[in-house]
Amino acid sequence: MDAFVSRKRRKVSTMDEPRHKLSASSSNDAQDEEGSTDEKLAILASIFEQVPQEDLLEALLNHDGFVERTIHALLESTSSSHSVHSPSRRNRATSGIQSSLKFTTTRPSSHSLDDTTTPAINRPLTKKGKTLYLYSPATIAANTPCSIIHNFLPPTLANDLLHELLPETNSFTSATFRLFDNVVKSPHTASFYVNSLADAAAQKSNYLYNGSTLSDVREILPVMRRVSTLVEQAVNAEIAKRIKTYPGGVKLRHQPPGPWLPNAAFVNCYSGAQQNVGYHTDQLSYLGPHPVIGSLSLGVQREFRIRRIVPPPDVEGLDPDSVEAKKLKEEYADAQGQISLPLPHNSLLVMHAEMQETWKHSIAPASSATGGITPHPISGNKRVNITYRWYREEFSPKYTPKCRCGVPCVLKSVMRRKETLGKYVWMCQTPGRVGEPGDMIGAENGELGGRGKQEEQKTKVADGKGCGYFEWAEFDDDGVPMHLNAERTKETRAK
Ligand SMILES: O=C(O)CCC(=O)C(=O)O
Ligand SMILES: [Fe+2]
Repeated sequence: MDAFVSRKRRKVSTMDEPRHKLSASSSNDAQDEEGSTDEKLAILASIFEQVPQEDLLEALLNHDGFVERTIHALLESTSSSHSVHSPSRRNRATSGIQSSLKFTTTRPSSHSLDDTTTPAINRPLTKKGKTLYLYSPATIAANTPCSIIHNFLPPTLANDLLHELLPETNSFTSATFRLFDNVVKSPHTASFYVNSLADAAAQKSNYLYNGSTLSDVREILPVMRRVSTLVEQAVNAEIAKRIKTYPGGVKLRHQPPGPWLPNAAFVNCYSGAQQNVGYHTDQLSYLGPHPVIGSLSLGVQREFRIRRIVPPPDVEGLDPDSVEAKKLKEEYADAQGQISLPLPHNSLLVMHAEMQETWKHSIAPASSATGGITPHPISGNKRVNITYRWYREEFSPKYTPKCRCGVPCVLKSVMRRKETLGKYVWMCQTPGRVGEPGDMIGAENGELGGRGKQEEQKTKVADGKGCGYFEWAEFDDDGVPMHLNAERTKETRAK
């Protein structure tokens, strides 16, 4: 954000009600209520979507950092002849306000996002080369495949959970992801938790991530388990709200008809401002298509960045320096956009059904130019994140098609070719040989899934040759693989 980089910011007052307090549930947390300048700007940006961020900063400073007053002034400027700045800027502000009036500050609670909300991803809000900062739950739900609940847990429970996890994080190791043919280390650490020791043993022997099994699988801890039940209820309620906004309003494609049932969790730790995770999609192999993920943030607030997956333009045969090629590349960057969602302590972000197939996500490094990080009273410079997941029985490796190496395939969605976008493939865990659809790999950082031993960042840890196997993956409306349906039908007939 230019304003953050180029301007020295005055410490702004937090005496009025921060916007997120107005929209929070009754369980407030003193830490979250304080509201940094970044948060206040994010709030303003989510309401006045088309007002340039430097103008929002100016307006905030002109009103001594009081968010409410700034909002009123900006609203007034649209109904009177007084401009915020110049007339041309006022015009821009007006259209932003008009288009976002449905997200005014009167919404009483993040839990009360009504059922008439426009379905997600209604129109691209992102602008050339700019990051769009969204904060309010309603704006996030209306413009991304995510929803967010601020102040999710009772504050003491959130703190207990953080106290439970912090000692664990000391023995976490670097997460790994696939970058084209190689498995590389992410600059953050993580561990994997499942519901029982029996599940942990099964994970360690049967489940492959980027070609290897995990050595560090732990049994879920008592507070994490309690919180899992609350996450389960909240995520199911969020799914129900979201379904109502879709045409038909009954069930999402590839989703089982029953409730979402978390039974595993990756816990991530980001120690200090620089630890991050690059743009990626989460591995679908054991979750199935259109998975839902409940992601709880604790400790230091960090920025969650997302952008759309858009097949790259076909510039073959074009001179890379030609006007046409440059235009195509620019259009590609604009179409991906970049949206940033601040994730404060004790916020639950739900990544909904279409997220992993159509958007990439990341945790950005917090540069000192944008204010770095604010230490948390319990965790210091650490952010701890729990991603609750549902490992569906139908996607357990015993049912997964095997490649010619004899191991269960990985499930990927096609992202890089317009013609096959939206399809899925089962493919060899280790790409790299003739016939492998290398362009299926999801992101700069590929797909995050495996966890390895602590080593230097981005060290290559595996580049074995794969067999190149792949087959199209098909599912019924509930997301059950067709090959499993066929087997089940055979079994039923044999009985
Ligand atoms: O830390 C976060 O919020 C995101 C973590 C993540 O992307 C993952 O575990 O796959
Ligand atoms: Fe992820």
